[in-house]
Amino acid sequence: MVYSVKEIFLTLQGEGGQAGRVAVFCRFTGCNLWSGREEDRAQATCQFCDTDFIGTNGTGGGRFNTAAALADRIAGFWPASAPPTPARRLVVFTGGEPLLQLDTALIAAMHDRGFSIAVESNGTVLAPPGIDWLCISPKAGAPLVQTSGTELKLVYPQSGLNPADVAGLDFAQFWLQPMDGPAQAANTQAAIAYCLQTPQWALSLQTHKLTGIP
Ligand SMILES: C[S@@+](CC[C@H](N)C(=O)[O-])C[C@H]1O[C@@H](n2cnc3c(N)ncnc32)[C@H](O)[C@@H]1O
Ligand SMILES: Nc1nc2[nH]cc(C(=O)O)c2c(=O)[nH]1
Ligand code: SF4
Ligand SMILES: [Mg+2]
Repeated sequence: MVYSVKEIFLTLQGEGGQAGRVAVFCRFTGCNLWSGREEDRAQATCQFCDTDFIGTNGTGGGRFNTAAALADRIAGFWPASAPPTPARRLVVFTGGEPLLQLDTALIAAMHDRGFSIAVESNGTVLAPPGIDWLCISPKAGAPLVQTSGTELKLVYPQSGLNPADVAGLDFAQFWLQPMDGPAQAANTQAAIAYCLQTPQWALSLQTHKLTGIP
């Protein structure tokens, strides 16, 4: 398996139930719901994406021929000064769509290096076994195949996909994340109003954008 990676960076998880945790982010190239090209956005299944996932030209990006090579590169981003801790190190695989590339060999290689594995996925691809924290963010108009996980994080609002449509799925946490874009402020108020009426749902803010970190 050749892994195609846009970028790798150390930051704080900004979203969902692990917000605030230090993590190495590995952003894979490519997605099955949008080409990533602005001229294709209006025709894409997923039209609100906030991310550049084209190519391998970001910090730490590249093509990796083996799981061990990619795992070594990811592990190299963990702060060297950190003593061995009881809490495991954390990697977040995202993209693009990470489940197009993440396989059991890479999962095993990260576990061997002392990492817990979190994944951010659109849920259109079945997850391999061994993921420690699975975040699924369903998209209107896309088939939802992976219907269980740790947290369900719905970008809100989406026409054609309401929170009630996915509220019965097998997740431990349910988050509404206001859609960033021109209507971000109104979307935030709408998400707050929905949570106040439907406390199964909690508000996920993209805290990295608020603080100006990657
Ligand atoms: C860029 S996606 C990559 C992972 C995967 N393809 C997915 O969609 O879950 C990472 C997270 O950002 C969310 N996201 C993307 N664009 C957003 C936007 N404009 N506003 C809020 N969240 C957004 C996604 O729903 C997902 O939870
Ligand atoms: N800090 C930070 N947290 C994040 N959580 C999910 C992200 C993503 O793009 O998948 C993301 C991201 O891009 N940055
Ligand atoms: S599914 Fe995820 S990566 Fe793909 S276009 Fe949508 S938000 Fe972006
Ligand atoms: Mg992001």
